[in-house]
Amino acid sequence: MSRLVIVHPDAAILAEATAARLLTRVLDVQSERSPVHLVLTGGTVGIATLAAVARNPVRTAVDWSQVHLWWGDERFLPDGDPDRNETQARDALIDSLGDALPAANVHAIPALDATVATPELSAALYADELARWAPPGAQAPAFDVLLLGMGPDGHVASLFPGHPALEAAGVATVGVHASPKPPPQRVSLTFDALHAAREAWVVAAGPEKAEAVASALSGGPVEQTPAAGVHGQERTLWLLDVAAAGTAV
Ligand SMILES: O=C(O)[C@H](O)[C@@H](O)[C@H](O)[C@H](O)COP(=O)(O)O
Repeated sequence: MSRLVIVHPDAAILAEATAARLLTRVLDVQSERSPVHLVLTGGTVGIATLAAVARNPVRTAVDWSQVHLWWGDERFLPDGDPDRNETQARDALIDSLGDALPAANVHAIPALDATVATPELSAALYADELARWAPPGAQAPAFDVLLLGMGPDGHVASLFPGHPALEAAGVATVGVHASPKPPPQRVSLTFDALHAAREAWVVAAGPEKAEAVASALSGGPVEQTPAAGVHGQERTLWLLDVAAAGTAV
């Protein structure tokens, strides 16, 4: 398992470069196997990356009928809420792909509604969907690319420092309460599921991320900097802008 740290001049170029890298990686994977499983992330850079994919002409070279989209976490809100990561991903990219991307290939984390009233039930339903696409004996597909944003506190997905969700084991998903980043109720992949990824890409921009980046890259304790626990089976990429890289790189 290798690790690469790549620094770009600013957040805008980071998003464009990550989009280009993602499209190229999907094309490479599609030359070898199908389907391709991608995990999307919320957050500023995560969504900007999806918007950059939507603008990139290379997107038309991808066979989207063989691409499955998942989420690393979700804000536990009603369907269509503008704060849901799914809503923002649909606005940024998915809707622009139209029929090229079958609706069945978009595996959204279940939204809050009359029948899914708790993050735990949503997490259980999402775990069932992950399992349906998992290889024998696994809880989730071997994600080809797992995109993760990172908060200033080093959280990834909705795995926050000191939170019980960090300890979830033997399960692929977990309900999250009292999230320090609003909204308070979320659903997240666990580290077990994150570690199923062939490639894990952490994307971070801005000076407020520099301390957490330095802690994660130096192998800081995961309970204090959850991003330190991110490892792809084959490769881990840290895709940063100069401000987030700080003096760590
Ligand atoms: O639901 C979420 O909020 C995200 O999944 C979260 O993990 C996000 O990626 C980080 O908080 C970074 O967000 P920014 O890039 O906006 O700082």
